[in-house]
Amino acid sequence: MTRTLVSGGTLVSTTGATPTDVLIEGETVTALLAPGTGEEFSVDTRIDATGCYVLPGGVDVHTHMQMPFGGTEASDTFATGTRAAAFGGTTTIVDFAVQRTGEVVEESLAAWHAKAEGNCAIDYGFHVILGGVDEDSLKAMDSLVAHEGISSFKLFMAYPGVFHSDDGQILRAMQRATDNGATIMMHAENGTAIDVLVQQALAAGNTDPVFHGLTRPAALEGEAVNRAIALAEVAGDTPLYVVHVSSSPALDRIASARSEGRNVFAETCPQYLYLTLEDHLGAGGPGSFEGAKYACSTPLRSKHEPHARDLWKGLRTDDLAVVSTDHCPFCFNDQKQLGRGDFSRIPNGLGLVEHRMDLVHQGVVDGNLSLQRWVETCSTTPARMFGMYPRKGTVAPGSDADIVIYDPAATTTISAQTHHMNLDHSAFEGVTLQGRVRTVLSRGRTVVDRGTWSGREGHGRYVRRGLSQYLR
Ligand SMILES: NC(=O)NCCC(=O)O
Ligand SMILES: [Zn+2]
Ligand SMILES: [Zn+2]
Repeated sequence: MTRTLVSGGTLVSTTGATPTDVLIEGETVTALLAPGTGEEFSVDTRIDATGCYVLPGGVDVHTHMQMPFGGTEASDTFATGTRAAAFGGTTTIVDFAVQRTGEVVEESLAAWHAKAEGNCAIDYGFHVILGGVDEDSLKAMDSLVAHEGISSFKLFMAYPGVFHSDDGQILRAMQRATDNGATIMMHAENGTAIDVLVQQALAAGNTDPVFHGLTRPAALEGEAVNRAIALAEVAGDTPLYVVHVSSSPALDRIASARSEGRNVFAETCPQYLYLTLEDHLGAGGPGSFEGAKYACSTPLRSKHEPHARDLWKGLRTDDLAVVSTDHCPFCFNDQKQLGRGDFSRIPNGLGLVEHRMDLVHQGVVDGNLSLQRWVETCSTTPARMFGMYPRKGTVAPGSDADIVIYDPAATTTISAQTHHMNLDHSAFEGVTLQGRVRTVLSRGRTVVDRGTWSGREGHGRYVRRGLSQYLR
């Protein structure tokens, strides 16, 4: 079994930052050692982490590799997307297997396994999107939890006619989850009301990308979050995890439920912390299509309201427990063009799987978040929330040796010319961030070192997940 020693670095965890050497045997961390004491061990490889942070590999629990959506398919495959993730310091993703109405859940899951197996550069798990809640899919939930390592199911209050579930369906799925222990992930936007606003905007000739955001007001995110929380309460305090929270009204309702001790959890994504409706979705002004690059749902919010400030605060207080990316990339030169002349046809999604660790680290540099919270929101809590801890989300004896060596003194400049995602543009083009991923280990194997790839397609293994380890 090969032995690797990571020495000279500062181990960052949820509890602090301490100079520590890390001993790895094979795929597993076997010891944390006082600085310098690791030199006594005979090892095959020594990695000098002097001046760097050593942290558990990032865990991104919201990605959509090659997902069919909006008349096309997300442009990253499991091969390209997981490689890009690794370049950015993420060593585990949890993607979504999609059951569409009428499909057999187990068959949908098998189809997603077939897409991923043998192609991933890092470890991966699946949630299941339930596009059709009926007797069969409800039964399938039980067997997926018990036998397939799937412990979370995503439902949509948005996208009528595509993924939308009505309140009765949501309640039934939540009741089932209360019984089998699963977490319900919720895309919380009032889709039927949004559809009315969309039709009205188009009828008035308002077709630019900015209307994607203007027809999805924050109040309709807040309303849907409120309804989801009420339904989860009625269903018996089902663990509820609200995805891609983008606005203050949504966060307020989450915070209020949490203050009552409810099993309500939430994530936000980097785009909502940095990008805005006016400057990005509205880029180029009237008549411009540039903003299509930034069309995602929930949408970017107005810079004239304190959404981003509130989201950072939510991350500090744990009302937002996780930062994920909702990585769902579509190329501008062809895929996003589907919505030219009709914003409602722009494929929804941004490609960010490569930049989450750096973008949240910038929040540490800017004083918005502590170093420990960076690791907690990007690695430890997502691993716990979705039943992968302590195998993932920590550097400790017995855990998988998924490790990032991060240089806080270096910088990263984001560009489509240099990123590794299969995407012809970047939402953060030209932005320079403080901090840089130097070396990434996935289960003990160095996959990235100083920008050079040494990983392998198929190295990534399926992670069978347990129930949430983050309940209140
Ligand atoms: N979020 C988004 O715009 N695209 C991906 C699908 C989803 O998460 O709703
Ligand atoms: Zn969603
Ligand atoms: Zn998503």
